Parts: sequence; C-alpha cells; structure tokens
Amino acid sequence: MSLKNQQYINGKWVDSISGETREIINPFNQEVIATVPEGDEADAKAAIAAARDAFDKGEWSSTPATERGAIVRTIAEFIERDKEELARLESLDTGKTVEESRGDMDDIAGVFRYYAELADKMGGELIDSPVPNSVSKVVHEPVGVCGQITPWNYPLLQASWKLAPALATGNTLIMKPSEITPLTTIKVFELMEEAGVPAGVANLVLGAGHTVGAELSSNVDVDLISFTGGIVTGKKIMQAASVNVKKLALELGGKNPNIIFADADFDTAVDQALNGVFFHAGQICSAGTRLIVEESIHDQFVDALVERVKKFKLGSGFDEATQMGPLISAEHLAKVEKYVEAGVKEGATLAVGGRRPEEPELQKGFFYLPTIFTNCTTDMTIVQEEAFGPVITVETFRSEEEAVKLANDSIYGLAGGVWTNDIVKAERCVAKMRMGTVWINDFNLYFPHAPWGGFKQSGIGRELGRLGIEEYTETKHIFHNLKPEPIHWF
Ligand SMILES: NC(=O)c1ccc[n+]([C@@H]2O[C@H](COP(=O)([O-])OP(=O)(O)OC[C@H]3O[C@@H](n4cnc5c(N)ncnc54)[C@H](O)[C@@H]3O)[C@@H](O)[C@H]2O)c1
Ligand SMILES: C[N+](C)(C)CC=O
Repeated sequence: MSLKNQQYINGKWVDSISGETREIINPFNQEVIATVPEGDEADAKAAIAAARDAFDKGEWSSTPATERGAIVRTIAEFIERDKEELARLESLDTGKTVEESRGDMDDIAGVFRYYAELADKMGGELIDSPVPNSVSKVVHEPVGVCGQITPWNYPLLQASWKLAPALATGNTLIMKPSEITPLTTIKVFELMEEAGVPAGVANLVLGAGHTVGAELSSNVDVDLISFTGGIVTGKKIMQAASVNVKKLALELGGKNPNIIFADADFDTAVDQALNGVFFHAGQICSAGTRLIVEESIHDQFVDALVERVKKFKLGSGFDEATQMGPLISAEHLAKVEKYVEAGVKEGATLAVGGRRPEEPELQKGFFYLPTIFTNCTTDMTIVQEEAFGPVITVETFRSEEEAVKLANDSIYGLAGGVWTNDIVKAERCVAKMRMGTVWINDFNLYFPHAPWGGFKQSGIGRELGRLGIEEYTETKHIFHNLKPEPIHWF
C-alpha cells in the first residue's frame, strides 16, 4: 500500500520542521505499521500561515460554489474507488474489523456527496425591508481559516464531517488528526490533492494535542476551531479559543442511556443493546453503555445478554470471524481496567467479563473482554464517567418517570434510546430526554442528512445535516439604501 506518510502544507508533502517522527502501532499486535512526521507548533504555524494566505487571497471562496461542490463530489468518488485500501488502512490503525471500516468508508463517501450537493444551495435570502427605497438581503460567507482536530476512534469518519462542509463553503483549513491514528487522514489528503483542491486550502499537520492542537486553538489567525474528542480536552480548547473569540464547535463524549421497557420486542432489544455498545470494542462516543431495564424483565434480559457476550469472538480485525477487536492502546486498556476496578469497589456486580482474555493469540493486542455490571446506581463512577470500552452498566426502573429521570442523570447529553412497542409512551419519553439524538427502537444510527451533536457537556454546535454546513458560514446582512438623503438630525 502506498502512502506518503508526510504532512501536507501549502500544497507540498513535507516532513516535520524539527525532523522528529512518530511510530504508528497496530493495536492488535503492537507492530510498527508506519513512521510519520511529528509536527509541533512550528509546523502548525506554517500551515496556519498557508491557510490564512489562501483565504485572504480569496480564490477558493470566490470559486463558484458549483465548482467547489464538483471537487468535493470527486473526493467522494475517489473514496469509493479506494474503499478497500482505506478500510484496511483504518483497521490496521484502529484494530476495528475491516467489515466495520468498510461501513465507515461508505458513510464517509456519503458525507462528501451530501455536502457536495449542498455547496451551491447555501444561497442567501431577500428580506422584505421595512424601509422604503431599500434592498435588504442576507448572504452566507465562509468563516475563514478553520482548525480541525479529530480523535482516534473514528479517524476518517470524524475528519469527513469537518473537511467536507468546510471545503464546500469556501473556507481554508488545517486538519490535525489524532497522533495515534493519522493514516487514513493522510490518504484522504492525497485524494483531495488529486481531486484538485488548490494549494494552501487544505493543510494537514501531524503531531500531539498539546503542541499542534494547542497552537491551532490559540493562534489568532485561526477563525474557527472544530474539535471532536474528550471533555477534558474540549474544555482546554474552549479556553484557548477565547483568545480571539474563535467560532467553536465541540463534539465531546457521552454516557448514553438505553431504556428497555418490558413491552419491547425482547429479542430485538437484546440484539440491539449489544450492537449499541460493542462495535469497535465500545470505543464509540454514542455507545449505549448505560442500560436502564424495566425491573420485571431485568433478570431475563441480563441472562440473554450474558449468554450472547460469552460467545463473542475476539481477534484480528482482518479475520472474518472476529466480532470485536482490541482497544486502541496500552494506556487506554489501563484506563478501562481502572474503571472496572472502580465499579467492583463501589459495589456493582460483575455479571461477565471484567478482565483481559487469556487466549495466547490475543496477548500481544490490547484486548479486554466484553463486560457487564449489574446492580448499578447512578452515583457510581462507572455509570457517570465514560470508560470508552466494552463495558455495560445495568440499572433498573419501575416507572416511566423513573426511567427518564435515570437517563437524564448525567453531565452528558449526546444520545439515548428507548425500546417499547407503545408509541405514545416512546414519544412521551423522548420529549423529556435531554440528548442531541434519541432513537426509538434503534441505537447508534447516524447519516449525513440529520444533525449530530450534544446537549449539556457533550458539546456545542452540530455536525452533519444542514446545521453541519451552517457552522462553516458567517451570516451577513446587507442593507442597500436606494435613495440616500440627509437626515438633518445633527
Ligand atoms: N461527540 C462525538 O461525535 C464524538 C465522536 C468521536 C469521539 N468522541 C469522543 O472522543 C473521545 C475519545 O477520543 P480521544 O481519546 O482521541 O480524545 P482526546 O480529547 O484525548 O483527543 C482528541 C484530539 O484532541 C487532541 N488534543 C489533545 N490535547 C489537546 C490540547 N490541549 N489542545 C488541542 N488538541 C488536543 C488530540 O491530539 C486528538 O487529536 C471520547 O471522549 C469520545 O466520546 C466524540
Ligand atoms: C459519531 N460516531 C458514532 C460516528 C462516532 C462516535 O464515536
């Protein structure tokens, strides 16, 4: 597989200014799969200068929106053309199954296609002016230079949610992928170059958060910062961005409740409760890790989950039989273990899992067994904090009001689900659930047409949908006096 393994600044593939590099590790076996430049503040500054210059020259923003849309559509076509290569690269980098990565690549191409179509539909509006002899109109313009920072769990998917709308609306940008999973983002920058994105418009800087990310967040030449990642980092970025009151979009974590009523279709609810958590070993912002189960079916429901979980096949993402891959890193594995220890210490009951697997072939990877805790209460750390691994907590409820109260008892508000065959009850619940996405009889579904983002401390702003492109525009009101004359006030 050919990959440039460099940064992309002002239309050129470059190493880091310092000459430093970083090894990228396969989480399945800890083998080095690539060595990439380790940029720092100096590389970020060079990329910001290129993006600033490109924006101020105005070539990209004044390119007809139909032409920008055509380039974004070509990127989608190239992603479809190179889908298999991209999917394998994503699995190599993240450990997720190739089948999951193939699904991600379809989603990613869909995002570029969706925003390609919207590029020339962001027109303004003529206001019915209350002032005689005047024209009042509203236009949408690009925000300017955009800093974009992404996490390691869905590297290219999260990047696509930022790249496509920024390009479609005529912004220039600097992307910083997670330092541990940069490979598919590098590849997509190759595709963007091939598709004809002009030099300086899209820049890629590789490196750590506290260097490259911090520079993007605090540099006054950056007009907007769009971040997807953890809540602690999000708060730091929000603070740094205040230096020049940057536009801010934050997609942060979640601790997502999944309410199961006794009248739900039992087998489907069991199956989807598992799907809702264990894809990518639970390393999903919207994983339904907080199961809230009606007391009358609790034992039967937990038994069904445990029986299924015991049969999970852990292994290489490249093995077709594998259902769950490893966690991303040794540090992350240690973090998940700590959360499980806290769960046990605080009195939750371990129904299954709670340790690393013992199979010899899994010892080099960062594997952790799918884990279910019962007898959980909302005050427990494991119920409130994001372990970001294959760990479910189960709480019980007796009334609809109690279920909704438990679901809302969180600093987060990213996503949630309700399983019932009573549609009126479902609608009553979702109306009270304080989350950016709520699924009825489904979980973890997302598509380009609908907005994604969080209530409460799960974030600010929205990605995807029309709102996801509006984030990349400034709204300008233009008032034109057709008959100017003196007022004689002074
Ligand atoms: N809401 C969503 O749509 C969504 C999607 C995916 C992941 N997430 C969240 O992401 C988190 C997991 O990802 P992670 O561990 O990569 O998150 P993280 O916050 O550790 O890192 C995310 C990115 O921020 C960078 N970064 C770190 N410190 C920084 C700093 N001081 N300034 C600027 N940038 C900095 C990192 O290098 C990385 O690129 C989870 O909390 C998950 O819920 C949210
Ligand atoms: C937003 N999503 C579900 C694609 C990835 C969250 O981690």
